[in-house]
Amino acid sequence: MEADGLNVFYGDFHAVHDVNLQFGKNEITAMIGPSGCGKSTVLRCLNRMNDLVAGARVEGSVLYHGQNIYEKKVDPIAVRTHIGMVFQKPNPFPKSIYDNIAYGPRVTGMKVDSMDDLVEEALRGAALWDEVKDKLKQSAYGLSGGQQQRLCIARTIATKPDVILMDEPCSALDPIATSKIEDLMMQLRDEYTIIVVTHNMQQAARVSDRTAFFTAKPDETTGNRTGLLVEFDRTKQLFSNPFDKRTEDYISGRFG
Ligand SMILES: Nc1ncnc2c1ncn2[C@@H]1O[C@H](COP(=O)(O)OP(=O)(O)OP(=O)(O)O)[C@@H](O)[C@H]1O
Repeated sequence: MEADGLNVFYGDFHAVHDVNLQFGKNEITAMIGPSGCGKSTVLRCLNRMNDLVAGARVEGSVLYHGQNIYEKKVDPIAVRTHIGMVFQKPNPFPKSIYDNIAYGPRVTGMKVDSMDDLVEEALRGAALWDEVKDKLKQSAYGLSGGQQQRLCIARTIATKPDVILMDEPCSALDPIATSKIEDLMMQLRDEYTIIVVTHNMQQAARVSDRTAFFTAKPDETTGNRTGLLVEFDRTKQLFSNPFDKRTEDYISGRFG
């Protein structure tokens, strides 16, 4: 999957300038950078989630298996079943644990031999099965925040995507729940391509294979800050020997 010449506007505001990124299959790519540099905006372009944001306009292309997902003939809902998203705040549906998982396969008309098996497989895949197998009919709201986030990951993988986008998936969680999600991400990498926005540089360094560092450049006349990609490299390389001074300043805490 890759982003080519991605520019994003909110009305007249140029939020992201000319981003080019290639995402490795079965790798975790982290997107880091100071607040407002456009990380979430870029992430939302990768499964056409920005289509749902009033006033947002995307230029450039996102190639998924060689196909530009922004071509007219492409159905954005189909895109989102292949490229799923997990949000910052766990957002289970007001339904049972079971129905949270079954919902996606049902509404997308997925052919399923046994829904029970699919629910179990998704919950096992999200390392949640043992904790919930005896209360599948209970409300998802009864779970802890960390469990709810793993439920949201299970809900995402139930529709069998091959890319999972994660927008600061641990920022609402305590360190123990965070560590569980990080372990889970590393397990999921065997089967999925993961792209994660994080504010937590240690998290990017711990879990990701590659890191993209973004910053925001103020326009000299308007003062508007447009996000741009500064550096994209193997995570070890970017954190140990960054190419760009702006990356070095950010990762060493001198900026942002
Ligand atoms: N729906 C929107 N309407 C208008 N402007 C927006 C919208 N969403 C984001 N922006 C603006 O686009 C720019 C990039 O925002 P974005 O949320 O992508 O950055 P970010 O790097 O993810 O920030 P943070 O780390 O604080 O979440 C910011 O200036 C933001 O105010």
